[in-house]
Amino acid sequence: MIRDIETTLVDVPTIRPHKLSVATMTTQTLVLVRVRCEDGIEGWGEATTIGGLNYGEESPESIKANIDAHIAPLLVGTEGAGVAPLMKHLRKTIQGNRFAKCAIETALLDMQGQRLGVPLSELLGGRVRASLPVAWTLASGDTAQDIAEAEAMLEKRRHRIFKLKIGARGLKEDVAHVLAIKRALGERASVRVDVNQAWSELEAVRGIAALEEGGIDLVEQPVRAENRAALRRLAARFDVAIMADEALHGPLDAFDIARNGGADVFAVKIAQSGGLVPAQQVATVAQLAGIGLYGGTMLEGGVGTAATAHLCSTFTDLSWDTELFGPLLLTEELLEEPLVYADFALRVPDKPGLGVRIDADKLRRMRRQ
Ligand SMILES: O=C(O)C[C@H]1C=CC(=O)O1
Ligand SMILES: [Mn+2]
Repeated sequence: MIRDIETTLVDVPTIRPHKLSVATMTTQTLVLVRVRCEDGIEGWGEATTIGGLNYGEESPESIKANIDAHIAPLLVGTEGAGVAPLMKHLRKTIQGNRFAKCAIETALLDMQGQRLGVPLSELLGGRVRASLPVAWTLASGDTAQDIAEAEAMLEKRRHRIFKLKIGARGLKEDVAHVLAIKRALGERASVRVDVNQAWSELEAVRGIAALEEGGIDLVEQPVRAENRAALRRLAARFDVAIMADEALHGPLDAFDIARNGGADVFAVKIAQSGGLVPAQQVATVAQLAGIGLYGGTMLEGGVGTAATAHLCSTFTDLSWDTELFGPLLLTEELLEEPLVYADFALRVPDKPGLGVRIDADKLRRMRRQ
């Protein structure tokens, strides 16, 4: 039986301003969720978004408020601790709130893994890989600084896949910025862009043509999420991989986009999908449709990143790798032991459940008052 569910907001400064077309981030707010059961086991989940309400329709404050007022009372005191029946009840009773549901499902799976003595990946069918290559996002807004940052990452053997955030500036300026970085890095790195929905279809046609010509490997969500027809036309028109991100809010979107040949690659995000299990369904749809997979992030800290790592470790084909660098963008570590990044990859934790633990003292010191 679930004894209590506690939510905590933590504001963590980023190592540098992180500039996207929808927001410039100088802090990231983590919503940490602790679920405790009567058998003494506790599980952790996490939800993050980007720039308050700039990225999606849930904010850290709304996630906390909705868990506290509506989700926790629904689950606390419920007999039986099976993850599936609890999530079925939650999904049936509460509309929307995918990020909040994801945090809860993560915590329930963390507890179940601990109870059974297996890593969370094994509850999702089992891992086929023990580490995941990780992209880094260059988003300082300055070309020379981005190149220096990329060189440092290559030197440290931390990343050799770089995603550039574009769309805030004019098309020509953005293309020049991206191609300058690609020229500097050459074949030593894969360079990709994320437009975060900023372009019209016509801008996308011009922009993608120039990026493809310049050796860019992938273009993420160039047009509005709602404009699936435009995304489909772009995927059909260009050889360069077109990835759906904001257009994917779970398995039904995945099914619709897959059916219409609407993208070459899916960014699989546990929060956007409404949890780990629906995110796995997104991945299954992609694999059935011959769509490539990429492990996406909402710039989570250690808990959400570990959760996504467990999920991605189960994908038979993960041809576009992952961007699970969230904890590396933050100035503070809330885990007792940080996740391990080495040789351009993140090691998937192998202890029971999530395999990570929150430092309770640190959380107490850092929580928003
Ligand atoms: O993909 C997004 O749109 C969100 C996120 C992922 C990496 C990053 O820098 O921002
Ligand atoms: Mn994206």
